[in-house]
Amino acid sequence: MKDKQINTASSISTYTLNNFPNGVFITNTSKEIVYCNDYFSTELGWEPGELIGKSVDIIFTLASKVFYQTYLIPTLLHEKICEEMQLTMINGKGIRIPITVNVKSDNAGLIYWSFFNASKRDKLYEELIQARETLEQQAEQLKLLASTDELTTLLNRREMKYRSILAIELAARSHYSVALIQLDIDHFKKVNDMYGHPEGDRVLKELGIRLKEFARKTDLVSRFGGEEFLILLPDTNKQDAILFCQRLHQLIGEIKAGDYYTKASIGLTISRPDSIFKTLYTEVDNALYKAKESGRNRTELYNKTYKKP
Ligand SMILES: Nc1nc2c(ncn2[C@@H]2O[C@H](COP(=O)(O)OP(=O)(O)OP(=O)(O)O)[C@@H](O)[C@H]2O)c(=O)[nH]1
Repeated sequence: MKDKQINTASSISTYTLNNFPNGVFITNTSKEIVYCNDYFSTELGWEPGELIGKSVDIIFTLASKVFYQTYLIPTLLHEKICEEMQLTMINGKGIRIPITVNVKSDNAGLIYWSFFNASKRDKLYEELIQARETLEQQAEQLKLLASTDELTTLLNRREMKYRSILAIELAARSHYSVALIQLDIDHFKKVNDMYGHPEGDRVLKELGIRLKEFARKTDLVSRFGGEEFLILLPDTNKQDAILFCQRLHQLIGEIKAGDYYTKASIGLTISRPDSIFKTLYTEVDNALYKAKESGRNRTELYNKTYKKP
């Protein structure tokens, strides 16, 4: 590139500018390129001198041209400088290249551009975004594993306890009651003994799937221990909870274990304004004990006389 091509910016040492590892060019008030350094021919595939006298439009994509008119020019008029703009340039072979640009204008209306090829940085960003998405997915999976029971995919004991405490607190503040239900499959040991452990597992799994389908999204459904399931129904009164338990018996009665249909005993309690999880769990456990003691395959609503020995 010869000094004479610079016209109005003849004081610039072209030798120095041609050795910079980034692009430098100058445009005038008519948007014409009046100077560009060798970076355009060595790195961007333009013929030497090819761009001189051409509109800057030929080296930018449509979006970058719009940006030029609507943001860059007004900013330069106002502030004389514009930094770290992300534009897309088109090289001599028509390939789009992301660039980061700093631009400055002088009083004569010349605009001085310097930019670097940001392809590598964009690739790095993409890799970082990908890595972040993978980490987020893994964190999500870990969270799920930590809060669910592996066999049934219902909430596990720890998560159920945590969410129940919150749900009971919320109910007390909102002046409504929750129903706590403890369900225990009857004579489940016999299922394992007669048909094997895998059949026992299958029954637990099927019950988990059916409970999930049966419950509302706002209900908390968990496998609280071996063949014991704990369910919390928010905003539920005694009548509705009893109805729910009747339907539970029907649902359990449809699940086959070996040659027999499954049955379960259910303990039920309804919260009061001062209820806490620990008390409700003890109540429901006592009610379940009563249900087992009274012949199984039934629901018992907690009452104060029930005490597990
Ligand atoms: N297959 C299978 N069995 C389990 C699992 N967890 C607990 N059990 C079995 O569940 C059975 C529970 O037996 P018990 O506590 O005697 O109760 P039950 O036979 O259901 O009798 P009642 O509750 O009194 O009606 C035991 O045989 C446990 O081995 C599990 O994850 N898979």
